[in-house]
Amino acid sequence: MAKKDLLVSLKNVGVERDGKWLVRGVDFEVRRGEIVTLIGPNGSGKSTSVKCALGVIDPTEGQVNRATDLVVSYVPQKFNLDWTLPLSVKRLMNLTAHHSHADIEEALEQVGIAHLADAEVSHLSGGELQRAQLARAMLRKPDLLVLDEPVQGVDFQGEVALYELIAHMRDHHNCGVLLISHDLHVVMAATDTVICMNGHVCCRGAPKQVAQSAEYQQLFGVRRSEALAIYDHQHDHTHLPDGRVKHADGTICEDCDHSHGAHDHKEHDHA
Ligand SMILES: Nc1ncnc2c1ncn2[C@@H]1O[C@H](COP(=O)(O)OP(=O)(O)OP(=O)(O)O)[C@@H](O)[C@H]1O
Repeated sequence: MAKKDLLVSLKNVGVERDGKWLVRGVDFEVRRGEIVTLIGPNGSGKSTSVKCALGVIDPTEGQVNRATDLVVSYVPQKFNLDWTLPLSVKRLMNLTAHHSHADIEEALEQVGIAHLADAEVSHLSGGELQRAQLARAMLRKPDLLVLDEPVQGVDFQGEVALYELIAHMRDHHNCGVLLISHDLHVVMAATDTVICMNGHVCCRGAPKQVAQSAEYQQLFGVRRSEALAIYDHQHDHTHLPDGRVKHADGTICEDCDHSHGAHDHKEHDHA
């Protein structure tokens, strides 16, 4: 796999635990310069798929390929920190690796919190903390940046700004980005591919430019609406009440995949 091109790919990946498939039939890839977003409800297998992509867990079936010497920065969903310990933003940057003062300054500058270098991490707002984590992730100069729910604890405006920032990081560092979000409605316009999960890959596609609806533009402003995209959530199949699946071409099968009869959908529903 050429490092400059394909960073990671999953082919028909499945993870089984205690006789139950947590995810199955997961296929996606992330290339340098590309932003791929996994969306889906809680428990739909987004984190499990990302763990496979990163090699944290081995898939029970299927294949995962990573570029040689791939440098990954992972920003987790939860930031476990002892909030009683004094820790400045600057020190947070050097918590697990040593970076020069100049590099730290530049990283904080890039995420717009250079003025908070000496601030206590426990005093940061949700958005500022996300930016600090992003700065810390970028200091590793990753080929692949992985962000789990990057907008948690951030208000809508902050969310838009954070997505814009992630796209900027992608452009500036020419890395690939893998995002996890449970939000089905708001994904950034810069996302190249949205993978919608529900125990398997339901559907995928490029997010459309935000709906040109007057209400939306009124609510978020034209600039905001330009920065956002609504993923047009069209499934290519419908789950019938009796458990069978009707495909877009009208054929009715026992499962979602025309060509893949072994897929078991009893573990989840598509409501
Ligand atoms: N090691 C494990 N053993 C058994 N079940 C697990 C294990 N890890 C995850 N699961 C289950 O697998 C399912 C998928 O979990 P996963 O964390 O991948 O979902 P997710 O889409 O990332 O969810 P969320 O949006 O809530 O973070 C869940 O039902 C979870 O309880």
